[in-house]
Amino acid sequence: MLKAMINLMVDSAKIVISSWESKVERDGGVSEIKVDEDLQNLSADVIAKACFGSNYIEAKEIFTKLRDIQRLMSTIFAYAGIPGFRYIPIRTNREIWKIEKEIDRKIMKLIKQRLDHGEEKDLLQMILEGANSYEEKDRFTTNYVASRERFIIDNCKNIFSAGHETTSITASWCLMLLASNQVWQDRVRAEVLQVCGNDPLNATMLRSMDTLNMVIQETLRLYPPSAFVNREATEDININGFQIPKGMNIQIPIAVMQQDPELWGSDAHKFNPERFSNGVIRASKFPQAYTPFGIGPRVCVGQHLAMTELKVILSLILINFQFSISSTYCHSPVFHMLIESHHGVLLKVTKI
Ligand code: HEM
Repeated sequence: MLKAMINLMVDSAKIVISSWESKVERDGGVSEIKVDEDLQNLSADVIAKACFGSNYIEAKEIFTKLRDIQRLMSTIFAYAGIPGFRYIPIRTNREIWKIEKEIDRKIMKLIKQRLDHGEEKDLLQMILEGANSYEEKDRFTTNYVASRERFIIDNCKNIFSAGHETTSITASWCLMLLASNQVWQDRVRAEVLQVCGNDPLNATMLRSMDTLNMVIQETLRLYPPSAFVNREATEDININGFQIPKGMNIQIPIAVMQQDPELWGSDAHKFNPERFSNGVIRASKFPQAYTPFGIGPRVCVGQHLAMTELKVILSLILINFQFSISSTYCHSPVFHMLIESHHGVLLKVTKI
């Protein structure tokens, strides 16, 4: 399955590479490229294919709708902690509910197609199989058919929303950081060339790209796409005399924690992938200070897929292009549920 995933990632990445190549050629050897949208489409392509196999074109329409929901939710994020707020029929909530119903309908249509046309080797198949054991566990509940359907729909939506923009935004920030740090860009490119030569990418090669790994880890430290991890206290807790009552929602600010000089040293705000050279555990005072994928039993289930995808995309870009920051780039990290670039990442790109 991993081999098939890597191949589909390479195929999707090649579409972006060849469109950038054509653009550079048309522009006479140097182009200004805003990379965000291309990377977002690339990542949508990968997760849609990984999740819905041959039905990925319909699946991509679902992405667009989920993105609309994300945008709407970010406008009311400040009220998210108010109990019951999401049930109040204000305009934004009504729009969200409408889109949610459309998404549910579309996902159900895809599931029906799959059940009618037979198995494929993708995440949807795994979710459907998971739903079978879920059904058995819930056999005695009165509404198990409805809950099984919800289980499938919610899992599809979770994977879509959790696995799509997180990865493309990380790739954008990573290119921005490498464009601003030519020494690291050259170093990672040299590693990729040395590991791959002219051979097609495979899992063993990706595993041996230590410098690229460090660069991605440092990107996720400085620009973790998920700014917070949320938890609800299931019982009264006392942490160093600080009382947290049962039922309280807690937001753990990943982005703040990962740049705290007390935990990371005086260069906490600087791009220095070297800090990860002895692994995550030795990079800061406490290993828990680094949590771009969350922590504990609810840690990101897609982290290995994400790291694989990032390595595939970035290594292919690095061996094909040299890039620097455009003189018109405006640094504008902004919080829209995820930490992304408001004006986009604009690079000056030449073909190698
Ligand atoms: C760079 C990319 C990614 C980042 C930074 C990221 C980050 C996160 C974070 C912070 C959480 C919350 C964890 C917690 O509460 O402790 C999470 C959860 C999750 N992620 Fe990711 N993620 C990424 C990519 C992906 C991908 C590619 C997938 C799917 C294929 C995925 C699927 C999920 C799912 C399903 C959850 C919910 C897990 C649960 O609640 O049990 N993520 N992710």
